[in-house]
Amino acid sequence: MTVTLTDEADVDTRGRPAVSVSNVVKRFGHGPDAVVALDGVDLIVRPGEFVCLLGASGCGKTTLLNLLAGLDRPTSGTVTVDAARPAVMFQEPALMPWLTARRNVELPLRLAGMRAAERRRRAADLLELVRLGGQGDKRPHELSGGMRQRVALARALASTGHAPDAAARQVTERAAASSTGDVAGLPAGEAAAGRRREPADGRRDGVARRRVRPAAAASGSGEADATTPAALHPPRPAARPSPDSAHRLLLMDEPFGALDAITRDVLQAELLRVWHATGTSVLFVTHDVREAVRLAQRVVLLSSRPGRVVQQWSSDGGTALVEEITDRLREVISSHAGA
Ligand SMILES: Nc1ncnc2c1ncn2[C@@H]1O[C@H](COP(=O)(O)OP(=O)(O)OP(=O)(O)O)[C@@H](O)[C@H]1O
Repeated sequence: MTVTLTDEADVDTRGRPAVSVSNVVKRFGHGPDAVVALDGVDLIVRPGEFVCLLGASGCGKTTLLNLLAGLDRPTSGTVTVDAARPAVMFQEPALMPWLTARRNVELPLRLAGMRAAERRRRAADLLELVRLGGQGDKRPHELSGGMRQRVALARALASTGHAPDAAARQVTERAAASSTGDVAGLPAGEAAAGRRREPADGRRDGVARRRVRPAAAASGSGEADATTPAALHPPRPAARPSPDSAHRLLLMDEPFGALDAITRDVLQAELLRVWHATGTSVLFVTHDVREAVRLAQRVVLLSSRPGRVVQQWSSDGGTALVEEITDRLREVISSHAGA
């Protein structure tokens, strides 16, 4: 079943969004040479939700991710992130070559001031979670490209403050023991039921809610024609989070783009398993429609530059949806080419 999300009245208001982007405009430079990368973007990611942001090259996907990561500021509009420390993962794993895999994962924990014994334990758990339990003492050059991205994923989870809890470990262990289903690790009964996690309704102590204000006064140029994020009726099973995972956010910018097709396929499955085990909110940027449909609960399509949300779909992972979105993407690209 494919559900196209277009109606503001459907917005699920339960729980505070993990990400809220409202009428965001991002312009680089000034005057006639200015590049308008984003023009009136509205987007919501709910706690524990997996959203893929899809669009043609240059439509502003990375720009939007940078705003969410706090690496840049919008020209106008509002960006609100309900996470203590959003973690960002890029196409390149960007590991420290002189550190072992374990020490790379420990790095954000060390920077956060965690004691040595505790960070060693957490790093070991996280490496186990990404199935690199026996590889912690290897340096990046001793690992394959896919393994390096797994280390980068473990490090990203560490920097969100994630520590696999008992429930997450159980799911991971079940995943290791079972190879059935599209989403390994979810008990078959739960996967079949497509059970949906209720959004968190409370705020965890110490969790910052970052609201990014524009660098300059609002220009008023952002047209409010974006499709407003709407209700999610996922036919796909939702994540099984630990109690405070609602405040963890992973921002992923084409993390598997540089990998070969087979490794990419394996890592997509691994990412779904880890998402199910941790319940972390994920915003994943890609230009690959198949990847978006496979991974996401919701696929959000941006127009060609300047980027704005043109359509959203609840994803069932099916090929019919791949075709529907590909057709729409073609339309979007050709309408831009003719503009
Ligand atoms: N710092 C900058 N200064 C000037 N222009 C920029 C800057 N960063 C991005 N842009 C421009 O903004 C537009 C959007 O860029 P962005 O990298 O966000 O696109 P993208 O959708 O991520 O592209 P791709 O899929 O190819 O990575 C592009 O036209 C780009 O040239």
